Amino acid sequence: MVDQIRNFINGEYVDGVGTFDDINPVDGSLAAQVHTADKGVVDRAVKAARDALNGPWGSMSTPERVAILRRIADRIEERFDDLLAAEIRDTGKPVELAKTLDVYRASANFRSFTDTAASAGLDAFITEPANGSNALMYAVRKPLGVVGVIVPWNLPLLLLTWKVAPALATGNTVVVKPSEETPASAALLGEIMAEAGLPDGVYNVVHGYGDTGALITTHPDVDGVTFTGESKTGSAIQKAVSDRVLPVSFELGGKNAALVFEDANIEETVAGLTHSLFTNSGQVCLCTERVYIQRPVFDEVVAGLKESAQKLKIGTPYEEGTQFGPLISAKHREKVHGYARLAKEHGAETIIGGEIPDMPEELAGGSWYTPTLWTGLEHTDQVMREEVFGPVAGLIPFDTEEEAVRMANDTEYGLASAIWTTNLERAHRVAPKMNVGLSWVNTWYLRDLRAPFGGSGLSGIGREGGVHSFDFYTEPVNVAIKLA
Ligand SMILES: NC(=O)C1=CN([C@@H]2O[C@H](COP(=O)(O)OP(=O)(O)OC[C@H]3O[C@@H](n4cnc5c(N)ncnc54)[C@H](O)[C@@H]3O)[C@@H](O)[C@H]2O)C=CC1
Ligand SMILES: O=C(O)/C=C/C=C(\O)C(=O)O
Repeated sequence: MVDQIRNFINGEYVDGVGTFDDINPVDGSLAAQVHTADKGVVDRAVKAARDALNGPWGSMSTPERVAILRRIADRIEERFDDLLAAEIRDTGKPVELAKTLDVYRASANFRSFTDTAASAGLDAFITEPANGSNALMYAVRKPLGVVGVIVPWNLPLLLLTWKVAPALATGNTVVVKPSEETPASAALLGEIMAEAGLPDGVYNVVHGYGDTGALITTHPDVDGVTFTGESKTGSAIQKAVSDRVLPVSFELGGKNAALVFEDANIEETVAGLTHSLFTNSGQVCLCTERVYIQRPVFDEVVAGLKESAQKLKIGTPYEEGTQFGPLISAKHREKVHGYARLAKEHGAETIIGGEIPDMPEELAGGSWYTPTLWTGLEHTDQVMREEVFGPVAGLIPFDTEEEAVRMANDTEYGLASAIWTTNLERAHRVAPKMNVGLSWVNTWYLRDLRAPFGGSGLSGIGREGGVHSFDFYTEPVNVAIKLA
């Protein structure tokens, strides 16, 4: 009997209209059948969210809400292994990665935003106009309302909780649509929310493809949309909400650059780059896909990267020492491989990879791909400009700091960059020049959940993290009281 993954509405699992297949990317086997939400199901989810907002959840005090959210974090930790299994079956990622990144972050997200909500103050002013009167002004934050949460497949539980935790911490209710590729952890979270005592209707999940997502973004009773995924989808969502002028928060794609200066510690740089190029098989919006290397150390860095990429252990999630899993789907592998074909046509030299690896027969149906590095591409080449979202990167030499900064910033995206140098002055000079939301120096993906996270241009709208998330999930009401 194949597992059934149902929609979660008003505290209950609910059938959809027909099902679609959830495929395990490790071997192409059927992981589960997923119940599709049509308009009727989405309407029920939005109504449940609205009723919960108008009901007990909406009238709860912050300490009461905080207590429930802390129990959710506890319960996520108690059900860690179940969430881990769900996440791995949907994504095929290595167990160590899923443990230390995905599932770890689910409870960490709840803890961090709960702490922020518990300690948040108010913006307040004593206003003293020239006529000698004075007034007290303070801004209270009201929840946005029913929030549509639409998330992708690369870090399913991490990205979902990164949005749901601050939404709930600020008193909203949510209708979540996980990716059609990775519905399991979002569905299981419904059970966990109920076990933690979250009132029915606060957390709702509907399953389906983009058309189900569009039913949320065009729903007349949704008050805002938060989305992580491809830039083109962000653009479609922006159009969908434009008539109602809904607030949106978007974390979109990237074509992230790394700059390696001749004074970098090469061993540490190669290790750091290996991490930034190949984590989650390159399927993180923050992953590096363009590496600019100062000419005197170009050959050494390329050789170092080739060696470390060769050493990455490709394997199944639970196999001892696996560092590199499959891509999410055969369709996505076709997209990534298409860029490898294009790179070759455009004259690239393939340093390593660019191919579908030979895997044992039982894994031949999986979406495996090799870590891939190219040299010889022009900085302006299509492959160096478009987000591939796979374990691939182009390596390009540069001569001067100005040239490196210019090339790194010559992109429509603006998400993340990493500078590798031992020159502190240079680090301070170059880091703020990067046109990105996240500018790392001698590291990559170093996170503090209170810090602003997000990008500009095609990489997104707004910042999330700590109180920055609260700016999206709340509407301030400025109260002005004349005192004298
Ligand atoms: N963070 C990022 O930068 C990500 C980028 N990608 C890139 O996007 C490509 C496509 O992957 P997808 O999973 O299809 O990403 P996507 O952006 O199409 O999908 C993300 C989520 O949005 C939903 N969605 C799609 N169209 C929608 C619409 N019109 N209205 C509302 N919701 C909609 C999807 O069902 C999914 O839940 C990948 O090949 C990859 O290159 C994928 C995932 C994350
Ligand atoms: O919040 C994080 O740590 C990671 C975010 C990653 C994405 O937004 C992405 O890969 O899409």
